[in-house]
Amino acid sequence: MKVIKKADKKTYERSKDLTNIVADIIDEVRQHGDETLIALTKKFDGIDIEKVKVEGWQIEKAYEQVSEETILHIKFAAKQIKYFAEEQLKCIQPLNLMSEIGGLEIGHRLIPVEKCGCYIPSGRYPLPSSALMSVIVAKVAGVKHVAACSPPFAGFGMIHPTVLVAMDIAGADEIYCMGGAQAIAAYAYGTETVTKVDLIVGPGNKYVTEAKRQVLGDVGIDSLAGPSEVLIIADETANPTFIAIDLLAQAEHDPNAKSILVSTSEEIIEKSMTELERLIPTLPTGQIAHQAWLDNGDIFLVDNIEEAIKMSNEIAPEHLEVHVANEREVAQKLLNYGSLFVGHYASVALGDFVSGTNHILPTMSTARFASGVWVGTFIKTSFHQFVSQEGCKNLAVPCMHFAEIEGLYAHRDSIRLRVEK
Ligand SMILES: NC(=O)c1ccc[n+]([C@@H]2O[C@H](COP(=O)([O-])OP(=O)(O)OC[C@H]3O[C@@H](n4cnc5c(N)ncnc54)[C@H](O)[C@@H]3O)[C@@H](O)[C@H]2O)c1
Ligand SMILES: [Zn+2]
Repeated sequence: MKVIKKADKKTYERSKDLTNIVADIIDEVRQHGDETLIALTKKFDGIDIEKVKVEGWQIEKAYEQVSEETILHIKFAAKQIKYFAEEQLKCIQPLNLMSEIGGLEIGHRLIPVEKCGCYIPSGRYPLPSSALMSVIVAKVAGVKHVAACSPPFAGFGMIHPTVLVAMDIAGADEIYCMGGAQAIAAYAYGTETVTKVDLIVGPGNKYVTEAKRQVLGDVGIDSLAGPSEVLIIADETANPTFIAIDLLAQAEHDPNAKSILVSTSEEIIEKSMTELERLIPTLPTGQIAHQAWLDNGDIFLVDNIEEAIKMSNEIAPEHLEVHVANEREVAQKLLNYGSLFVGHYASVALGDFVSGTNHILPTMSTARFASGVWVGTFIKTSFHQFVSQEGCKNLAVPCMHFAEIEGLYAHRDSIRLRVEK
């Protein structure tokens, strides 16, 4: 393997300052509730809002500000995401077994969390797709109370109308105009108007992510999202233009976004870089994409496709694209990724918006053990046992033995008193 380009800086680091700033914000929200939410919206977003909760008339007004074409395409994406979530829901089943031991019935139920809060980041552009990805899936999972929030967007004094419409189409039960660490604190502990939730889902900037880390335990979270990443595996059959634009598509998300190219072909690498240079000036986001590529981009020339697979499995990228001849065979051997895009035409953008798979995905190598947001994120697998007198008797001897080994005598006697005549 030969390193052609390697980023030297880390894309995500937690500082003590960040920890302290966020801890203070959380304390403020716990003490002063809505008052803090309104004050911090003024401080960080520069916008005066009267109320945190978004009302029906504000949603109606948002529909008037969004084109019919946009609404049509939001509905298209919503339908795909819902379809995929419904089919995934069918894959997870409750279980109830008559055990081989007489009088013992064991199993699990699938129980959705009761209340969840979705965070939709503000971003440089509105992110209606992010509203669909969390809210729709929560609803399909059976969550009764699904809240959505996002900070106000400059120029509107309110959540961006496109995002508000997407939240409504997705089926949000309550919508709040709030963002940053204070929004996470409000979801975790509740305020006068914000309902306390059981689970918080959705990506955000470093303040949002650090707040999710600090409230974890008092409330559930999906994951701690770092900057977005793509890894592209390419052999000599790959199209350099497709590679270049996909590297830039990832890089344009964020100055910290990371694009990685792993190829078996020196020629493809060279041609892709020529294409990348050519394409940058054609993009309105060219400058940020270029900077992110310069700062965080990596290129590795590998000896063979097996080495590329091994590398990819070690890196465990959020998005993984496969631009090779025997794409299915290679795909089969890839084990660590958030979402996999197989074939020369499978651009990550399709999964970002419309294919139906989720775009809230594990980053920073956490795809080794974590999954993206799906119906299962919102559903608990809760165990049960039904035990008759006979069942208790049949389990008594080994159970009491364990209790004695572990020195738990009330445990032993909770069985003994039931089975002794
Ligand atoms: N992984 C994904 O699926 C995905 C998708 C879209 C966006 N994102 C991420 O979402 C993020 C969007 O970032 P954003 O900042 O535009 O929106 P954001 O909604 O995450 O954060 C905005 C809020 O941050 C708070 N904030 C800003 N400056 C602050 C400061 N100095 N101190 C305390 N709080 C402060 C404010 O409350 C502000 O409203 C990016 O990091 C992007 O990578 C991820
Ligand atoms: Zn993207």
